[in-house]
Amino acid sequence: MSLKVNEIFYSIQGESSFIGIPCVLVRLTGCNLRCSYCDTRYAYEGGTLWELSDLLGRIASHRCRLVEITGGEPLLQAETPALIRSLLEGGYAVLLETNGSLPIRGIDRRCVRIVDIKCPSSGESHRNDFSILDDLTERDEIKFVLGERGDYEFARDILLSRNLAAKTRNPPLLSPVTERLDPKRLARWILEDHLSVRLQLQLHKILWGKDARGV
Ligand SMILES: C[S@@+](CC[C@H](N)C(=O)[O-])C[C@H]1O[C@@H](n2cnc3c(N)ncnc32)[C@H](O)[C@@H]1O
Ligand SMILES: Nc1nc2[nH]cc(C(=O)O)c2c(=O)[nH]1
Ligand code: SF4
Ligand SMILES: [Mg+2]
Repeated sequence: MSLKVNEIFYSIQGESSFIGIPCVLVRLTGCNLRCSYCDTRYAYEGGTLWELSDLLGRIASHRCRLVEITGGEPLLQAETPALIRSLLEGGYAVLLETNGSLPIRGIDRRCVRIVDIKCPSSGESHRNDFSILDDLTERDEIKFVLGERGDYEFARDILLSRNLAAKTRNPPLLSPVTERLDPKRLARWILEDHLSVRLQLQLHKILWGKDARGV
């Protein structure tokens, strides 16, 4: 019963509808995708094995009731559902960031599951498993990370054809690839098309710079 962890840190949540709120981030090692823009390639390998009870102790030491499990791809590890359940039972609010290629059915529905639907310029959009969208609850979040206009049109067409804005309480997130797509261009496209979405920039990079680690 152990988890391979790349890093654990306490910071301002930089993404999702929880943006701006202090949060403990647990970054698990390993990923089944290789997105062209990935900013956490250092999490593909390495890391340290943690027993679940030790990991819970380390998380508690940060004195923060909001925890995000990210990666890499957290759903690759067999113990991830148990970690999430233990945190929920300990009274934490729990967020999970996942890449849209793996089933979320085994993850406790009290957890906010943030599902990233990969767009063409990631090079991994063929890995999207759209059947996951049927397992979302209204507290979950849907996200697209956009590198260019073609990605925007891909996301817009999926959002509209599948009526994704109606699936979750929070509007779907559209986030530009940092330093690849100018956020102003994305803002204009969203307004032109009157999309019911949330434009989301990576707040931690605005605060601490795009290459800072452990923030
Ligand atoms: C590092 S991933 C980890 C979770 C999971 N593997 C996934 O892709 O959702 C966390 C989030 O960061 C986003 N991301 C990664 N690199 C980015 C970049 N350069 N600019 C903007 N978002 C990025 C991903 O698309 C994902 O939504
Ligand atoms: N502050 C901060 N917030 C984040 N939200 C999601 C992150 C991620 O890398 O998954 C992240 C991150 O790396 N840092
Ligand atoms: S799925 Fe997430 S961690 Fe994996 S390569 Fe893509 S952005 Fe990086
Ligand atoms: Mg990140």
